[in-house]
Order: sequence, then C-alpha cells, then structure tokens
Amino acid sequence: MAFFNARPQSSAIKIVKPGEANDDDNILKPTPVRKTDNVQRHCRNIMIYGSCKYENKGCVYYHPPAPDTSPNPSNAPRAESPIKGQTISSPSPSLSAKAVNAPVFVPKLPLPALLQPTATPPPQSPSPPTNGYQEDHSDFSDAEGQAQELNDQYYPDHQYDTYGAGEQHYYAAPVFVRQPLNYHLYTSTVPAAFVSSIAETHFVPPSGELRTLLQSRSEDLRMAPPSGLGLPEEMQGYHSLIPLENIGGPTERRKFGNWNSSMYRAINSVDGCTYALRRIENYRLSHQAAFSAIETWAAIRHPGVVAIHEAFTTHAFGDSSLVVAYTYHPQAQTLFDAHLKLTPPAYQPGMRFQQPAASTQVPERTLWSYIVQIAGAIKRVHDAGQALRMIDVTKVLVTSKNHVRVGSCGIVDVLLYDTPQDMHMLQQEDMTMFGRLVFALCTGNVMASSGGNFQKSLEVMGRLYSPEIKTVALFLVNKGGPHKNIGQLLEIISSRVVAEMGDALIAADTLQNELMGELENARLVRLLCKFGFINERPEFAREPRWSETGDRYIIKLFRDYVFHQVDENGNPSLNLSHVLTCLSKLDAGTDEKVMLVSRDEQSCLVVSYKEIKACVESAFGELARAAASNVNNNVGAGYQDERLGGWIK
Ligand SMILES: Nc1ncnc2c1ncn2[C@@H]1O[C@H](COP(=O)(O)OP(=O)(O)OP(=O)(O)O)[C@@H](O)[C@H]1O
Repeated sequence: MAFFNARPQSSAIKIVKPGEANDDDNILKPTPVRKTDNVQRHCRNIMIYGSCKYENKGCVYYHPPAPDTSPNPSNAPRAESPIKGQTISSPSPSLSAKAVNAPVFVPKLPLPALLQPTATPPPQSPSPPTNGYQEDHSDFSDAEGQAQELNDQYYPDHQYDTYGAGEQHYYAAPVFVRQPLNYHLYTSTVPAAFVSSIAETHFVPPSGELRTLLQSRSEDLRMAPPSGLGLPEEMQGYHSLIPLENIGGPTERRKFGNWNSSMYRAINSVDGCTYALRRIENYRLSHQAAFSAIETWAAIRHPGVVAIHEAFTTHAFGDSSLVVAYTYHPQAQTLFDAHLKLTPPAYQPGMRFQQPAASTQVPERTLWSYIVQIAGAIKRVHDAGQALRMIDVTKVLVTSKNHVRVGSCGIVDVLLYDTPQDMHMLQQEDMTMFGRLVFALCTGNVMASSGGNFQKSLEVMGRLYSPEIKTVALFLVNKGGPHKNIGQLLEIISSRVVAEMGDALIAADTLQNELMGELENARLVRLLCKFGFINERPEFAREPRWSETGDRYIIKLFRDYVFHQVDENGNPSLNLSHVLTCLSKLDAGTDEKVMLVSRDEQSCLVVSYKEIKACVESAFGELARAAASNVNNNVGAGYQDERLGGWIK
C-alpha cells in the first residue's frame, strides 16, 4: 500500500498494467507501448473520475467502452486504484529526488478499468473514483462539504461566484480516508447565531460596512498633501502636513480659548506614524517646566482620551508656535460636526430654497454611550491627579461608531502654566463642562444650559429623553457640595455602565470573528509569497534548475494543480473556491492526498497536502537561510533576521 512518510522523497509514480505487477516491490512496470491513441487522447475526466458527463455532449476525447462490471472477472486483474495508491509504489527511501524525471508511465489498460474494477456504476458527476469503497465516497462528500461550507462562510455573499461560474473540470483531489481538518486554522469558530458579522452591533458596523470604513480610513492615512499650501516641509521630524480644517484668511482665525489655533495631520519620520498636530500661534515659552504636564498626560492611556505623543515649540510657521502631537484618528468628527452642525439644504430642482435643517436628534442609546465613556475618561484623568479642562462639543471626537474620545488635553495646562489653579476646582469645572455638553447634545444647541435657555432646555430634554438623562445633566451642572465627584455620577448610572460593558464585549467578539477571517487571509498570502519566492526562481546555489527539481518540482506541479486548471474545452478555470480550498488545506497540512500530473501528462504523483507543505517549508527554508546569511553580513541584519525568522515559522 502506498504510504508517504512525513517528509516525502520526490518520486515519479509509474502506473502500469496491474496484472503485470512484480512481486519485488509492488511497482508496476511500464509497458513499452506508448499511448494507445496518439491521434485521439484519453478523456481526462475518465482517467480521473471514471466517467465523463460530456461523453455524449461533445467531449472530443477518447472514451473507452464501459468496463466489465461483473464482480472480479477471472481475466480482470484485481487492480486497485492507482490514485488510492493500493498498487502504486510508495516513494521508497531509495528513490532520489531526481526520480521525478523518471521515465514516463503509460497505462496499458485504460485507466477506467483500473479505477472501476467492481460492480459500482460509474458516478454521473465528477467525483473521486469509488473503487468499491463506498464508505469513502461519503467521506469525500463530507470533506467537500466542509470545504464548501468554509468557503460559503468566508464569502457569504458569493461575490466570487463569477470566478467559478459554470461547471468546472479540474482534477478533484480524491479523498479516501476521512482526515480531520485543522479547524483552528479556519474561520468561524463562534456560531453565527452568537456573533453575526452581518447584524449591526452597537460599536461595530456590519462586516461589509466595517471593511469599507477601514478601507477609507486607510486611504485617509495615505493621503498625499496638496501642494501650494505654504506649510513647512519639515518641522521637528514631522513632514507632509495637511490642514484638518479650512484655513481661512487672517480675518477667519480658528480659536482655542483665547488663542489662535489650527489642526494638521502630519507624518513622523522617526516612527512613520501619522499624528494630529494642534498648533497654538504666537506662544512664548516662559519656563521649560510648563511642559511637565505633557509628561503626565503622555502617561495617560484611556479609550476615552486622545493620547498625547509629545509637545514642542517651533518657528517653522514663521512665528513662535506651540505644537502638541496627538494620536491621529482618521476621519474623526467632533461631536459638533456629527450631531449639532446644520446640514446644508439639499437642492431639488423646482423647489424653493429651504432653510437648512438641524441635525437629527441623538438617539438615547448613543447619548448614554457618550455619557458613560466621557464619565470613564474623566474618572481616569481625575484619578491621575489631572483635569481635562476642555470638555466641549468641538473638542470631543467621534472616532468610530458610537465611540468618543476627549481631545486636545494638556494644552491648557501648558498655556496657563503661569496661572496655577486649584486642581480640585478644575475637576469640579470638568463636571460642569460635561453637564453643558449633555445639555447641548440633548437640545442641539451649544448654549442650551446658559441663562435664559436653561428652563426651555429642561423641557425639551424631558420631552425627548428619559428622566434619568435629565437627572444626570442636573447633577453635573448643579454646584453640589465640595465632595461632589465623578465617581458619584458613575454610581448613579451604574446600570448604563453595565449595558455599555455588555455592548463593548459584543464588539470584541464581533471583531475577533472578523479577525479570524483575516487571519486565514494573512496565512494564505504568506503561502502565496513563498510560492512566489520558490517557483520559477532562475537560479539558486549556482543551480539553474533548482526550482524545477527535487522538492521544488512537487511545488511546481501543485502550483499548476491550484492555478492552471482548464475546463473541458481547454479554457482557463478561474475558480477561486478551488484555489482557496487547496491553499487552506496546504496551510493546514492535511493528510488528504492529491494527484499531481506532469505537464506532458506522462507521469503523476500522489502526495498529501502534508507532504507538499513539507516541500514548501524545506525549499523556503533553504532560501531563507541563504538570505539570512547574506543579510547577517550587512547593517540592519537584526531587523531582517527577525522578519526572516517570522517567515520561516
Ligand atoms: N486627534 C485627531 N485625529 C483626527 N482628527 C482630529 C483630531 N483632533 C482634531 N481632529 C479634527 O480636526 C478638525 C479641527 O479640530 P478642532 O478641534 O479645531 O475642531 P473645530 O470644530 O474646528 O473647533 P473650533 O471651532 O474650536 O476650531 C476637526 O474636524 C477634528 O475632527
């Protein structure tokens, strides 16, 4: 019985007339006869599947008469499928890798006779040869079903259907023994009923939308700066500055408190990351110690606070400016822009000009989310002995779905370094500002909590939201005692905090599920890269035929099997499902066997995915070791080694 060791010796497998098998090593000797029909070639479907459903529908190849189906006829050798390997020699250790170029095999009997020696009628659709092993057939269906299921989960919307449109004719991998797949390498470990990537969750949009969003954020990050803006080319290691808001003329200055300010996006040349820079114009640093607060802020990491990277002064803009670098959140919007900004009127032909409509009301669930997140951010900052000092609808950013972060922290500490204030008072002031923000979001009016608007705003809040929202807003804006603190608010809203935590955990589950799919993608890309490094390499180790011999020959044939299938008319078969299934099995290194046919169709190899995987790893290992030894002689070897180490794994 054919059996391949974990590490195969590359070998061409000769298939000959079964009745002529020698006793010595089960190798069936090739007959001297070349192809039976040089004019008309055997139909490959017959050779592989045992039947051709196009036999009477125009298939131009030779179809031999149906084999004698009487059970074990006296003149029919009890041959077993060469694909199953029963009569094929195992790749004996004595066979060297060079044996891949061994003489071609020529089946004297038509292959169907070898494939169907029993009474089993030939299957009507492409399926592995049954060879009397009916139980194996069901196993094949299972494995095929799993592969299809895997693919359906992976591409639920069948967006790649066009690639596999129509009946495909490729050499289906025959499966004889049910092999458990390495499920940990496949997607969707969590039942869809629990984590659905299609359904919308509070923090994560549906899968398709999420991908579009991430793609557009990625484009945002890679946006090139327009020319002619008159901005510094380089400034303290930052380059490619792009303004994040309209920079008007001198009459239209953006304000940050009493200071003129502007926001830029820039790339840091040290780490290559993108940062949001807030510039305060005409700032004079009186004491270096003014920057001490920045150090404290740089240590604060919280999902509700935009993190500070560093601060510096510069003359690059032509004045003396203070610049604070924050984490850049692509496509972030201020709360004002997201909810309070008036939407421009939509022009409709034939309609009179209409007044701009106010933005839509913030849903209560979203409002609670904002309240819980901002309260959490304030708690973190107050616990660190700081105050946010800038909680405002124009400074709180919506960075992803229902997720807010307080931005522009730390600047006021630097700007007002010379006027020290009581931290407890500043923290109380944080809560008042937070209360004003809740009023503004509920009513759509930034002045909602001021003087004459106050009562009217309470009425509006009572009408649009639950009484608890009003309670929270009043708790925050009312003076309260000296012991009033943010912890008390969190106690009041504890049930909302619990709901928020539940939603956050659902988001984590959903994203992990998405990541599972991407993990598989990443593994397959690495595999394809390895193929790219190995296949058709013109020369390695002074051997021009390196990529064509030994283990690499198997890799080449497998590449043909995966990518170069043709249909019955010889047209390319672009079935992405087939490609993904094969690559996933290779990545998992399953014991399932596959028949690889040489390009001249004169020899074939039956190898398992596990063995092909060993070949790929061995060939790539050779290349990686050579590359590493070369890199080690150069600067930056450590970095390269690290990367190569990752590859070799
Ligand atoms: N860390 C950041 N990441 C990404 N974008 C940011 C970041 N900080 C601010 N922005 C964006 O920069 C733009 C300008 O920010 P800014 O704080 O000046 O808001 P603004 O609405 O212009 O307020 P103001 O009217 O007070 O100037 C806003 O669109 C905001 O979304």
